[in-house]
Parts: sequence; structure tokens; C-alpha cells
Amino acid sequence: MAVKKIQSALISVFYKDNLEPIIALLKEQGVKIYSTGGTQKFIEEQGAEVTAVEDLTGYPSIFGGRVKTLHPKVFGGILYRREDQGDLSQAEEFEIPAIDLVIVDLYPFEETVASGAAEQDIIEKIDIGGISLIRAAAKNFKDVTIIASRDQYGELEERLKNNGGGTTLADRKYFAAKAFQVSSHYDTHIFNYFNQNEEIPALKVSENNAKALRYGENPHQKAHFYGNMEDLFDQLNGKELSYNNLVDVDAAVALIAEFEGETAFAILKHNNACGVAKGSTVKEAYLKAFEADTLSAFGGVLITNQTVDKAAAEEMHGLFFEVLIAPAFDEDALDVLKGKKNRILLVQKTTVGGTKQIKTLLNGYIEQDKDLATETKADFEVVTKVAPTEEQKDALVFAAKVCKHTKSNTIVLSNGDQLFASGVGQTSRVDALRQAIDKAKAFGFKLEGSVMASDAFFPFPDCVEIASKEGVAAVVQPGGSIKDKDSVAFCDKVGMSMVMTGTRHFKH
Ligand SMILES: NC(=O)c1ncn([C@@H]2O[C@H](COP(=O)(O)O)[C@@H](O)[C@H]2O)c1NC=O
Repeated sequence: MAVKKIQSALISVFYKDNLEPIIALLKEQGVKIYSTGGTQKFIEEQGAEVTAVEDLTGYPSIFGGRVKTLHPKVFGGILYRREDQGDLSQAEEFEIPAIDLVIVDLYPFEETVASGAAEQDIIEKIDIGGISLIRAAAKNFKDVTIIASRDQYGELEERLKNNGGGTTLADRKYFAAKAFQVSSHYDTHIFNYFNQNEEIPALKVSENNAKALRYGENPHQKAHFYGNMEDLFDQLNGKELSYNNLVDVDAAVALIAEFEGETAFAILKHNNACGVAKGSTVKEAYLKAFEADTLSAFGGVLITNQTVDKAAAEEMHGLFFEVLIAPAFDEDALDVLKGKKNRILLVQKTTVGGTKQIKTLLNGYIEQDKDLATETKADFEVVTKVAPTEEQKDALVFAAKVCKHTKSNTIVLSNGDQLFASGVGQTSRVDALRQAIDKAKAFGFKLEGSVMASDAFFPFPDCVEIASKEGVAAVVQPGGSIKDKDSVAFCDKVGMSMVMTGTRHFKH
């Protein structure tokens, strides 16, 4: 493919670091360089000759730098069509020199917003000239090479070296695509900043980090993860996380976040907890979580909110599991756990931020606030004659937390520190309860004195009737059914206690 030699360049960058090799290369190739204030100074310090953009435009940088490159001599030099006779003669008539390469690094808008800067500082970080240079050069990719971020210097250097100081049309089109990636990402953040109150109903999401996954939910489905796992986790061992691992890891970190300040352990399969427990040590919490369903734990995703020590590691080592997440691992625990090379060990460095959830659906997307509501004892309204004891209230809080993170319809049976069993993703609440009862019994739990949580209200008294036969002593549910009173009346008849929270936790 034909190579177009670069003879002139305009460089205007916010961060000057890492520009040195490019300057050296352009200098070596005798490229004429135009530049703006701070960048010009930096380039001159590298010993290269530079023409100030002011000398090209005949204007100084004005309005505190708001206008410096915005001039027909600059934009004309980038945008005129090199093969169009009319454009060529106009360029000559207006003495507009060609600009073959544009290098820009934009004002750091995103970074400034994240720093908590005042509005005026943020507004001044909306780059106008730079973004216009990027768009102009990308539009004229047939003739112009655009480098729209300092992340791309390495690629430019490599291609210039390989092509004897020029670029091919394919190179320029590639860089143009990257330029629009940069400009659209930049504008997405500006829009979201201006639309913080969501007055304008529009969904703008931009994520530059794409990681190809081995496959999607199934091997015949291609998949990518868009995000920055490294910000959240350090991976200490094991193969790459799969699509399904990521989905479970997401569910696991959301669940364990409910147990701040306690020692908790959860085992998840296909997004649902099959074991959750609290203990005085990680080992104890793990053993209790495992006990809830020793079958489903096989191949599961494990999570705790405390440092994994050797004693806990030795217990877990016997289990085949996919992922273990913890805030830290003792060295001797790692020695044990690393005994299986595919086992993924993640150190969770921080909690997951963000308040929104987005899904594709039909021919569009649905977006909602994350379910960040968690009920405490203070949220309980006792609706039965008998009130739960303090111990039962603690157990109801525990059951409600697990319930919130389980697929609907769900019923959770537990005591205060151990999930006995849950019915998950059932089409009826009665089915969910029956599944929970059968499972709890299959793993040897006695339900006498246990508590029950339901993610949504009971439309009929059937669930409390079944639960009471098993000895369930206290119930937590959101309430809100027109037949609430039937369930309450039944509880009163048999001496069960019930609290309502007013908050439903459907999870589809
Ligand atoms: N106003 C303009 O005409 C203009 N032209 C280029 N810039 C930006 O100015 C910065 C470089 O400025 P300096 O070289 O003075 O450090 C770059 O981030 C570039 O994107 C401008 N600044 C903001 O819009």
C-alpha cells in the first residue's frame, strides 16, 4: 500500500510526557512542526525547530487559551482535499500550508470531574480547539494522520519507522477510527456531566477497555468484557475469568457487601447463593456456608470479606471451585490454595461503585438504579400479635439480605448466621418455599424455630401455612398484597411472628 510521507505536523498536547521519541523522529525526518504555547516550549527543549501556531494564524492565543488553533489557516491546512483542484487553488490563494500529521492530547475533562474540582475549573477543561483538530484530521484521513491521545504515540512511532516516515491509507483510517473513539468518549463524559440531573432522557455510555473473553455464556457465543477488572481485583492465581465467572463474581461482591463489619462467607452458583454464613473465623463461616449445600458448592464462586488464613484455606482446598475472592490472603494460605493452578484467586481491592444497571432488551436498553436498599431491624413493622425476639429479628435481617440477592421468586430459610436453603428463580412463591424446605431437609437442617424471608409479598396465606407446618417461627416480607391480612391472621392463629419492610426485592 502506498505510503504518504509526513512533511508537516501540528502538535498540541496537554500532557507532554512520552512525546520525546516522536519529536526526535520528526526532527530526524525534517518534518516542519507547528505548535501551541506550552507544547512549543517543550518541543524546543528537545532541540527541534517549531513554528508557533500564532505565526501561522497571525493571531495570539486569546481569551485565556480558549482560542488558539481555531483559525482557517490551521483547519484549512488539515481539511483541504489534496486531490481537488478547487481546494488546491484556494489553499494557494489564502496561503494555507498543508498539515499532514496532527497530534493532540486533550484537556483532561474526566480526570478533572473525578478530582471534585469546582464547576468553573471543569468547564475550562472542556477542550474545544483540540477536539476540533481531532475531528478535522480524522475526517480528512485520506491525507492526514491523526493521533488523538498520548496513548497512541507508541503505535505512531512504530508505523513511522516501518514506513520510512510516512503512513498508509489503512494506517490513517485506523487512526481516524481511534480519533472518533477518543472524541465520542470525551463528549459522552461531558454530556453526562451536564445531564447529572437526568433532565434529558438519553443513555450515553462509553467504555474504552474491551477484553475479549474466551467465549460467552456458551462456547459458541463470542463475548467481551468492557471495564477495568484491574481497578477492582488483583488476580493471584488461575486461568482467565470467563463470562460466567464474571457474572458470578459480580453477584458475589454485591452479596458480601451486605455483611460489612462481620465475618461472612458465601458460595454462589449461577448467580445465586447456595451457601451463606457468618462465623467468628473465615474457616467457621466457610464450613457453615458449605454445609448448606455440599453438592452445589462444586464448581462455585466463593467469597469472603476477611483475610483467608491457612486454616480456612486447608478446608477449602478439598473443594473444586472456580473462583475465590477475598480482601487478602495470608502467604501460607496462598501456598495451599495455589496447589491447583486453574483455581482463580482474586484480591478484592475496593468495593464496586456505580449506582446504575443497564441491560439490552428487545431493540433497546433498560436502565435502573441498583437495588441498594438493605433493611435493618429499624425497618421492620411488626404486624402480628407476637413480635419476633431480638434474636429472631437478627435472623430475619440475615435472611432478608440473602433473599435480596437471590433470583425471584425466592424464599430463604435460615437462622441468624447460616442459610439453610433457598428456593431460587421459581415461577410461584409456593414452589420456591417447597424447594427451600426440601433442600434444607436434604442437607439435614431442622426447620423448627427457623426464619423465612420472601423477596415479594404473599398473595395468599399458603406460604405461611406451609412454613408453619415445618416449624418456621418468624417471617419477613415486604407486604403490600390486598390479602396481607389473610397471611397475618394465619400467623396470629398459630403464634408465628411476621414483620413487613415495605421494600420489595425482585431480582429477575
Ligand atoms: N483553544 C484552542 O484553540 C485549542 N487548541 C488546542 N487546544 C488544546 O491545548 C492543549 C495544549 O496547549 P499548550 O500547548 O499551550 O500546552 C491541548 O490539550 C489542546 O487540545 C486548545 N485549547 C482548548 O480548546
